[in-house]
Amino acid sequence: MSAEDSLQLNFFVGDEKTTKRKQSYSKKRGTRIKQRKQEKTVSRLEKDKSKNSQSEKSSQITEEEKSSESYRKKIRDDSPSKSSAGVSPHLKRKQTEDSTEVPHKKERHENKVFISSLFRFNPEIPSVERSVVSKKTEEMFSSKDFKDLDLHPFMTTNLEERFQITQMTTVQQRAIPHLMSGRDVMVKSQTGSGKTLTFAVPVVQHLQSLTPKISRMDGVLALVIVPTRELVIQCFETFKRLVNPFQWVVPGCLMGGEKRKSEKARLRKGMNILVCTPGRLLDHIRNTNSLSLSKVKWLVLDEADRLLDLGYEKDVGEIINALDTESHRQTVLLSATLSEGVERLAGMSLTDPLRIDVSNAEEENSQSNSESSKTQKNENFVVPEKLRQSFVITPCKLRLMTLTAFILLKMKMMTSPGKMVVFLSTQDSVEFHYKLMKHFFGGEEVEDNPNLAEEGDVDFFKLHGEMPQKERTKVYQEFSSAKTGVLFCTNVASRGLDLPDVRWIVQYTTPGAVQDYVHRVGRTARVGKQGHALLFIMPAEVEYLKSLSGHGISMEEINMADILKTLIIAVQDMVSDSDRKRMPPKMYEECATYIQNCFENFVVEDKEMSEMAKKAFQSFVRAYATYPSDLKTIFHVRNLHLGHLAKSFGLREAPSNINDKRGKPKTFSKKKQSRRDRFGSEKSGFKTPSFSSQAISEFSSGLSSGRLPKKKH
Ligand SMILES: Nc1ncnc2c1ncn2[C@@H]1O[C@H](COP(=O)(O)OP(=O)(O)OP(=O)(O)O)[C@@H](O)[C@H]1O
Repeated sequence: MSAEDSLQLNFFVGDEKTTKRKQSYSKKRGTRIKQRKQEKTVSRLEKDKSKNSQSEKSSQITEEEKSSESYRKKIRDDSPSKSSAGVSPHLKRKQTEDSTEVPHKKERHENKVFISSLFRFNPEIPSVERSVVSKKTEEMFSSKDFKDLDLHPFMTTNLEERFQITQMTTVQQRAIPHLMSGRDVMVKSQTGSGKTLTFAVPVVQHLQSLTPKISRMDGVLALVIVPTRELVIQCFETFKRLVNPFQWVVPGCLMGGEKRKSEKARLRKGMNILVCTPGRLLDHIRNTNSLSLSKVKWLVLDEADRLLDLGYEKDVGEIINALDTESHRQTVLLSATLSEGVERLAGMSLTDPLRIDVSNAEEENSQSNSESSKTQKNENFVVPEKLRQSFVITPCKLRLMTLTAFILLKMKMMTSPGKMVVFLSTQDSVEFHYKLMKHFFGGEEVEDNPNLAEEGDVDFFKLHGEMPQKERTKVYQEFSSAKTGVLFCTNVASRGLDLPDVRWIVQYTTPGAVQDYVHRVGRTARVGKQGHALLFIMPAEVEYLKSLSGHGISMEEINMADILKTLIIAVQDMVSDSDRKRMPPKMYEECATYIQNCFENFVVEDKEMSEMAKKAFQSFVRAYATYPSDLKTIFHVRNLHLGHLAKSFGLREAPSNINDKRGKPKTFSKKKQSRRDRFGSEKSGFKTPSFSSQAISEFSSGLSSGRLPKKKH
């Protein structure tokens, strides 16, 4: 844990560093009053500290903090919910059967609508025992340098100068010599271990060495197929840098969302290394005469299992059939997770392949009968050694507040905040959370001049498959080069993306397949760097943790209350003057309620936001219904409390009202309403699309308009 991370919770107790930070935080807004209020809040909290009980749960934020006196003080200070002792008198008066009950909002704030308490009627947070996990590990770096390979000297100099790379990673050391000797290889190696250079270096080494020298008019000699457009860009960029000393080798790319006409023109000019998504390539194979694949000497299928997940198996088969079977061709399949389907793909496209699994010391021929050559159901996956994984159990109603608190904790209350990627289940959900967070914490937009952005504001980004390609590329590039910020995204960013210096991966919705979990968390802790991951789960979903630990994934629990306490500081920025004059919220339950109200007011008052929230809610439910059948017992729509879920989208109406076109709330008997809350209404429009249609639209190609049919890229 960095020193900076350990700052986070000390923030509440008023040590010297904390006080300074709080002061500057407030100054940024130019609100001296707020600062005084904060100081008051802290001192009030300090007065109460000895009376409160200590939080029982461990918190991963926190090993260091737990050992520090200030942390222990904080836990005591900020845990009024555990006991009525220490609760300030005005709250004590209000407490009834539920010690976490907060005063009626009408008394404290100026809300016109009654809003049920965030902290009442939530399912209990189950205690989760830490299971013993047998972890698989992989050594990241080898003892060999690129210089030890028989590469062109310009290649090694280029790697040193442009990539700042001399030493090979283990996967590179094990696979590159075989690839240079002409073998077909299947490679399995952890995320962020340098698989791109594992195939790119031998491809460029080979093409630059051909005599007579190749020219762009020789056409496509190496074909690299990847599942998403961002990966096309990333891989193409790597090739561009790699061929720099060998200008006669020309890389190019094709991907959905780009203009076909300009792609055709580029194909006519000729390119030797072609990086593409399968759908768009197939489109050109069918419709572009100038594209010839008859000379292809290298076929690379990166993220091979993903290519199959997306239903591309038939497309990839068609592409392989379009290649000339007579000429010798080398094929490489790579992924951090190789599924059973990949074996089929291997059978289709590889000749006498070598299987390299970096977690196994031995290389194997694919025909080997050994157990490790078969994909096992309970296979242990390897995650980066320096990745610290954690989970937080959050009742549905409190999800939005916990996410908000976590973002603010990591982005506003750190001296150097770093970058965070938040995975959500649907595009609508990305749109909603992006707009909401930007509105409250993103500050004013200052066109083309980020330097004018107010200090303390958070930079938010969004990425999903329905965005226009231009915007997708812009966001990908901006977030890549940003020093700090939060990217809200769907699974479209889960595979292969090498976004520098991402410190936190937050999975706000569980990914389903464990493979997806592994790829998502793999966007951090790359090439031996430190990284953190946080998984949100609801109380009814805790069984999922067993499923993860069954695959060798070990996690620590972060206490939700510890995260929510961030709001005590954050709320200072949000309270209106009138609320400040009365009594500012000062315990985390109050603060969460206050901020939730602010969000709900915004959703109610802003028509566009209101629509977005409804769409996000509906799409969440639809996506929830598409978990694979083996996880249905854990993630079943009927386990969702739709009323609580609505709150997590800032909606006050019961979900049964959401699709009421007349906009008038429908009223139902209590019993009926509760049933509708749990099961939804048949008329509510929560139709369950198939898993594949969800996934495909996420990775849409942009070739067709509107919602995309199957398999286009
Ligand atoms: N030998 C090396 N030494 C240091 N950095 C390296 C080395 N090889 C590659 N890298 C860098 O490591 C980062 C991750 O590489 P890459 O994206 O190829 O990983 P990957 O194994 O394909 O990950 P994923 O499975 O997530 O797609 C890149 O920034 C790359 O430049």
